Amino acid sequence: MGTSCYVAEEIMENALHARDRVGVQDFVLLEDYRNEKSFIENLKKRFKENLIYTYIGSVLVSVNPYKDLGIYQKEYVDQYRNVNFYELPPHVFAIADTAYRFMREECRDQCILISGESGAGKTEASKKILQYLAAASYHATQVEHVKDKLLTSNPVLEAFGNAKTNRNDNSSRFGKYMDIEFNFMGAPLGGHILNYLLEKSRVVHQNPGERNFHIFYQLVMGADDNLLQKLFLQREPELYYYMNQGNSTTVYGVDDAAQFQVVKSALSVIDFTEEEEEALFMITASILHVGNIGFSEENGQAIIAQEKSVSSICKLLGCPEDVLKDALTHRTIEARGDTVVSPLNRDQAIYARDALSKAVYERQFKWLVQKLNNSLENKSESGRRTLMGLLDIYGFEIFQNNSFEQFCINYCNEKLQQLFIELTLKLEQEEYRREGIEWETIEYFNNKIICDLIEKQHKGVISVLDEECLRPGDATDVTFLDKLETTVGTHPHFLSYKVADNKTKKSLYREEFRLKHYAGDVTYKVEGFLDKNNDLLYRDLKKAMTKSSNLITKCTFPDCELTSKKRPDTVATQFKKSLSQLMDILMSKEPWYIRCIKPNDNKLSAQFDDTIVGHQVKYLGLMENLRVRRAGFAYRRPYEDFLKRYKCLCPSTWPDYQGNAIDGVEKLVNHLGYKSDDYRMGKTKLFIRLPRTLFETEDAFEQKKHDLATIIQAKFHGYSQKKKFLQMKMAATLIACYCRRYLAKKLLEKRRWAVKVIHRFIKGFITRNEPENEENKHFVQCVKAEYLRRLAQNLPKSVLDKSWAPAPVSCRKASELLQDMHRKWLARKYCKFISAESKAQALSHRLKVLASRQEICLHLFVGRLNVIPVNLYLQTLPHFLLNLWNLGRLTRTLITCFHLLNLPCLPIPYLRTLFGLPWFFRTLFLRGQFFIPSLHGSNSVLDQKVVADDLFKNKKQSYSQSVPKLFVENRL
Ligand SMILES: Nc1ncnc2c1ncn2[C@@H]1O[C@H](COP(=O)(O)OP(=O)(O)OP(=O)(O)O)[C@@H](O)[C@H]1O
Repeated sequence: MGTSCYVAEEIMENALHARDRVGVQDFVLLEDYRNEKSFIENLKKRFKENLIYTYIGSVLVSVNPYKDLGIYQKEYVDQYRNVNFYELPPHVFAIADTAYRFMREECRDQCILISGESGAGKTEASKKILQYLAAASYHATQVEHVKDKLLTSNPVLEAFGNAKTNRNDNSSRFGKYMDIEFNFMGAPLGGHILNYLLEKSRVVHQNPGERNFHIFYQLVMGADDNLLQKLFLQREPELYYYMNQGNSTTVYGVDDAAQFQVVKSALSVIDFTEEEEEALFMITASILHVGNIGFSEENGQAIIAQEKSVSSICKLLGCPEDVLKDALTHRTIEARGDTVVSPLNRDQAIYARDALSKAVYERQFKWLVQKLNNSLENKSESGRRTLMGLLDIYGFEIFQNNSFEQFCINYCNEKLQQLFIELTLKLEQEEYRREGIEWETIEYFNNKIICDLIEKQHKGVISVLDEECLRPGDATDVTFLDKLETTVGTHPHFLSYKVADNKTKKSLYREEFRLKHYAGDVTYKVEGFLDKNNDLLYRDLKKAMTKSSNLITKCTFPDCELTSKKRPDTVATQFKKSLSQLMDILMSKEPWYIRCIKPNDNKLSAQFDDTIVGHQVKYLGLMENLRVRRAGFAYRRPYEDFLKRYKCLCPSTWPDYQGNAIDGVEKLVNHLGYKSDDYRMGKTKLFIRLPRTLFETEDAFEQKKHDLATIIQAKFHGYSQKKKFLQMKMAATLIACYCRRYLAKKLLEKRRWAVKVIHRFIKGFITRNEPENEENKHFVQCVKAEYLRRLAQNLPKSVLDKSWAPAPVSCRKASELLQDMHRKWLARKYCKFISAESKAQALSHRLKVLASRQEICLHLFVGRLNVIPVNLYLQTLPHFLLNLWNLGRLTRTLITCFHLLNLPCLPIPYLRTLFGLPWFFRTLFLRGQFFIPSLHGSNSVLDQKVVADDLFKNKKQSYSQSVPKLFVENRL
């Protein structure tokens, strides 16, 4: 077992290396795994060969290729479906497939966390995962619609939430977490999207080379003339202030007009009505018009320069023009019950205008996400559901000028790093300790200290910022910085001009502070922090919006907002709360990581910048991740679970192991041939070092499943056949039962009939001597037939034999007649054999005595009428005539005999002989004698035949053949 296992291991190892065409496809196999350079070198080698994916255990590292590699088509989906993680080269589909299968098989919620800096390929990766899940998950007509919605939600969200930045032409300007809901069969049922911190400042301001959100350009370029006219827009993006600040209204390779059509059709898929669609475009257009409201200033008071724009806005949003105009140039302040209306100067009016645009756009975006969620909501199925989460959130940002937005984004990344540490590093090490597993502690930087610096109650940056925003008096960005220095100035991860040492001071301005993030130092300009955090929209503008008749604005600016006395949370606090909720969501799921890396800052496909990549490797914590992987165990399972799942792989644990689960697992791993270094037995769990070991076990389990399925199938087949057989047997028994019953019935009938026959026979026997009646008729007939049969067998053989079978009473008369007849026949027969000479002598002698012995002559005549020589006729005529009369009497006797015996008719040969006579004799005879008894009186045809045959079997010859022959001979 050991040797073969070792050989198999070798083969597997070789296969793995063979698959690593370039470098290693899993950093765990990297020789010099502590060296960052060799890590980057491996990435670079693979990138140059278009191998953009590499694993660190189960973490996928992806390098943006900036070109289409043709590795996401259907063939790839099919190739990666249901294939173990390490079987094929690393791919985003492999992560998606593994997470999907874990979710289905273990019924545990999963989440895929995609991180990386802007332009690293997070959104693309999340789209590929969605594409994979849609293609590989359960197919049925009812879920195709859900899949369509999930996929089409993307272009809509991208249109309203993405923009061209200097680092990414399609940069997501919001964080997105999407939950996809699956049923127990793995069919998607719906989804839910959570959005985080939309970069709304982009609505009113874009850096050179950048653009506003895509939807503005798509609408202006893609809407048909009618729609444009309705929206009071012109097909020239440069005409609109909110679109032209970056001097980059078009993006190379992007067709905004075509994209607009995609968005329009996507809106219809996600259940947008025409009115909603129109309302959405009206708001978008109105924001462009708001941007074009210019202000002049007179006596410190702002005056609207572009009245036309205001009227367009009012027509589009359906709000009163005067109310909006007033709101744009005045501010109502309520203090201690008094209401004071003060005019705004130009700057304040511009601020109010931009605040209005940002608020309207942000609320519209939130409404859009809500609408998407309504459309994606699973309304059909309840029951067991599992979730697959997809987090595509902004990566770490370090710019030249970093402001409030970068502060929030980097805070979010600190939180995600915390989660990573919690889930992979800290929990892991704590678990080893708990389980008593020998473990080399890995040193890693726990960024909790930075998270605390930012979010700690009363002592964190956000608390200080909120305090400054909410406190009465003249709070400014500078006072905020002062307060910050006072509160967190001594924190090791905080620096500002005031608290920094002389050397560091040189790299800082007075209005800046620096945070030492886990990914690197970032210097933030405090300018705008308070305003952005306050996110103030003057009450007058809110009021104007509540009067809007646009169905979306009406929803997003409810009247209750005006009456509510509660001050809304600041932006930072809202963000902090939503991040904390997000962490809870992610902590409750099994995480999978995709770490995206941008190879260069120029969006070029063939450029791999070691420094840029090195920086990302560092801040993504990949080296620490690798070290933990190498030192730790890839997989752990409570003994009970492991045994339950794989017990079928070992004869001693299958079908049930009676002892301790730990002993069972020990037997199991020994049977599977695990090497001592491959696993560790903890107190409650089994730890497996390399994923490969687990995958081999899983492969064996899959194989066994087939075997078990075959056994189950055979058993089931046997069971169903047995059931069928029993059914057939039952049917056969039933049929046999019916048959037996039928036969028994038949037998009974037969017996009844037999009883009847016997009864009749006995009755017949008792009354046999009585005249024939209904009761004895049958018996007598039988007796007659029997008598005739007996008689036929015992007839006297010679004239000298005087014996005669004794006849029963019913046949007595017939018997006498027959005996007489038979005696005569014997005599005639005897005469037949007398020679001609003897005959002649006897004849002459006889003729002499003929007259006196008339009786004998008659007998002779009866048998031999036709043998008397012709010359004697004349001499004996008188006697002859007399004898002829006697023949008639004989015939009559015979007929009477037949009649008594119930025989059908005269024997034919006899008749034939009779009819051979000259006509006058015949006539004479027939006149007096002709009588044939009816057939109906006979016993049966058979009886008649037997009787006839027996009686006349010897006569046939004599009557039909011998007699004419003799007659002729004698005549001659
Ligand atoms: N796997 C890939 N294959 C081909 N091109 C890719 C891939 N991933 C990313 N790209 C290219 O890189 C661009 C930027 O990718 P993406 O928008 O996904 O980055 P991001 O990390 O989401 O950025 P941001 O945080 O700004 O949204 C894409 O528009 C695409 O052109």
